[in-house]
Amino acid sequence: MKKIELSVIPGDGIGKEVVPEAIRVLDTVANIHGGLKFNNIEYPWSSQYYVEHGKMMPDNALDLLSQSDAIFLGAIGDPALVKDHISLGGLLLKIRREFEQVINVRPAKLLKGMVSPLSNPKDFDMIIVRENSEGEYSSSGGRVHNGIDEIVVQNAVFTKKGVSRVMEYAFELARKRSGHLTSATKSNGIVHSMPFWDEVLSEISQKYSDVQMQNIHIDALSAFFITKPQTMDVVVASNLFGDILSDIGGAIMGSIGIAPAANINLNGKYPSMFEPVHGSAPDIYGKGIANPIGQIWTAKMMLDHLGEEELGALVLEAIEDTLHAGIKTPDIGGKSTMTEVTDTIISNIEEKAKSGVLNSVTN
Ligand SMILES: NC(=O)C1=CN([C@@H]2O[C@H](COP(=O)(O)OP(=O)(O)OC[C@H]3O[C@@H](n4cnc5c(N)ncnc54)[C@H](O)[C@@H]3O)[C@@H](O)[C@H]2O)C=CC1
Ligand SMILES: CC(=O)C(=O)O
Ligand SMILES: [K+]
Ligand SMILES: [Mn+2]
Repeated sequence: MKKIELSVIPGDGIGKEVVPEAIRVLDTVANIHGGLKFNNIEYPWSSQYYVEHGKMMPDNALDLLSQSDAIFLGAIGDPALVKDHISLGGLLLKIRREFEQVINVRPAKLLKGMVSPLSNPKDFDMIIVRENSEGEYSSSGGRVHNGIDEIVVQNAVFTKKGVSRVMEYAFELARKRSGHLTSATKSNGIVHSMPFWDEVLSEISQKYSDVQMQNIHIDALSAFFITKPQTMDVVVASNLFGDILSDIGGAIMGSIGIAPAANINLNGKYPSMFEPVHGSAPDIYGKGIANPIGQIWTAKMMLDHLGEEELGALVLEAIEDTLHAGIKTPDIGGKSTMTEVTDTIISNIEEKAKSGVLNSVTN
């Protein structure tokens, strides 16, 4: 029996709704497999936890999490209770940094059965590779003086190690896919870090002469995500640019509620963390209409990461069949509830398994 020790942090808002839905899907595929089991430990760390304890997580949180094979997270943020920079900084960003989850992989592709807000979306299929440990998400800086004299400095930190690492990862991925890499720059306006970004890109590209590479300013690239997303394959970007591009990626798929993500630890010292692109969506929390697909597709990425690609493929097929049948939450034009969508995904998985799709894994 392959046992996966899974740390589960539902977090805030709809994280608390969609995480249990994705866990139902994980348990379904584990049952079908027969030789796989998830041992889940759930942690209540959240903005509510902060209100009660004065911190987002207990002092031994990272020790506890480090025991697990993977971390499955919903979303963090409840601005009515805790300021966002405190809540995200004390949990999400802390785990990403301390566990050296230096790459954030965020696919965006047109799923069967989805309607894109683009009138002619073509068949796009891209992966955003976001630098996840430094860049614009930095605690370096400060505030001095008060009132009209107040001065604020927010530094962006780019290291040779960090930038080279994310580019190597992206080039390798591009080589495995179509052999095409797009980089997001802004060296015409950000005069230190982005020319450096361009230089490292050019240096690393020497090793990958088989990969076709283009380097586009983030403003134009954002527009191209709308006008010609089918021309993108692997897109490498700094922390903030990758963050924004991945919400655009979600939007052109039809909703950020379906966009998945994986925070990858490359050196094997700590677990990786799987959480969808979207946040805690306070505007729809408690209504039972959150789209569970972002969290479930994220579970598929986790299955792939754990070496269960066949189960991962099964989950994505079941998602697409569900969409194709019109079982959709309101954010993508449907009338179904979150639970109905998950139930349909699960019955699609079970049906496919019955019809023998999974012979090779159930043996
Ligand atoms: N990784 C994380 O944990 C993230 C946390 N946040 C936090 O989440 C809170 C809300 O942030 P927002 O900027 O509003 O971003 P958001 O992603 O939570 O929501 C943006 C819009 O998308 C909709 N939406 C998001 N996920 C959905 C889903 N699964 N199904 C249907 N609709 C969905 C929401 O209803 C809202 O209209 C804030 O506290 C923010 O800091 C935001 C982004 C990422
Ligand atoms: C914080 C946030 O929006 C993200 O990491 O995607
Ligand atoms: K999230
Ligand atoms: Mn984001």
